[in-house]
Amino acid sequence: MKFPVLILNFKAYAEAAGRRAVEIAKAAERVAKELGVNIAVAPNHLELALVAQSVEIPVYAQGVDVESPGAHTAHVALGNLKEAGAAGVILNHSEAPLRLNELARYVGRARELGLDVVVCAPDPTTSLAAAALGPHAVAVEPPELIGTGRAVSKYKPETVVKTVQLVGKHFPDVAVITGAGIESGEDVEAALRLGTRGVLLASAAVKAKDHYQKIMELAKPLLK
Ligand SMILES: O=C[C@H](O)COP(=O)(O)O
Repeated sequence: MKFPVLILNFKAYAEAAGRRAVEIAKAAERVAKELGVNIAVAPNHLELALVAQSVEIPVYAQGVDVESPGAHTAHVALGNLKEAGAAGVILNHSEAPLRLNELARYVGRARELGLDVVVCAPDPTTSLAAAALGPHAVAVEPPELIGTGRAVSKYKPETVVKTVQLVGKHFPDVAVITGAGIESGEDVEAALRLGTRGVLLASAAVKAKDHYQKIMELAKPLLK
């Protein structure tokens, strides 16, 4: 997994459904190529394979429900992600939380499969516990700021700094990224200044009128 990174999570937003997921991913790819920065996209499961066939930047799954492929109707199996073209997986997002024993197993299996692994956590101590499981990155995201436009890097900088310190001290190989409410290039810049190695964001990019312009603004701070 490469850093610094901007990860764009499409969630289940209507603005990123169907062909629109491909359009946003292509805008992200254009920015990544023009600036030479790392941008990954996380479309909904419904569009993951289509997006993965359409762009060369890394495509991540937003999560999984079960570990092994098999008789799991309406579930997404971790073991099938590579077949669908995923390069990575986001686990334990606050909107798709996992039990600790499941999370531990999924992190291990995803790494065996060669996937990039990002584990989300709501606060510094949970981030430390998540880092102990051995992902490539932990994403600290205070749930109350998600989707609010109130950036974690401005409204809860102490959460970010504490996470960077704790994880950096005990698990220096695990990168800390952050997200929640990040809306502007300035917010991304602030997150990087706090010591993170990237940002996980959704609504600002997905709901933008001009995806290319917005993603360009959000990605430019990665150059500094
Ligand atoms: O996965 C993304 C995070 O939940 C942040 O979402 P947001 O950028 O809409 O606040």
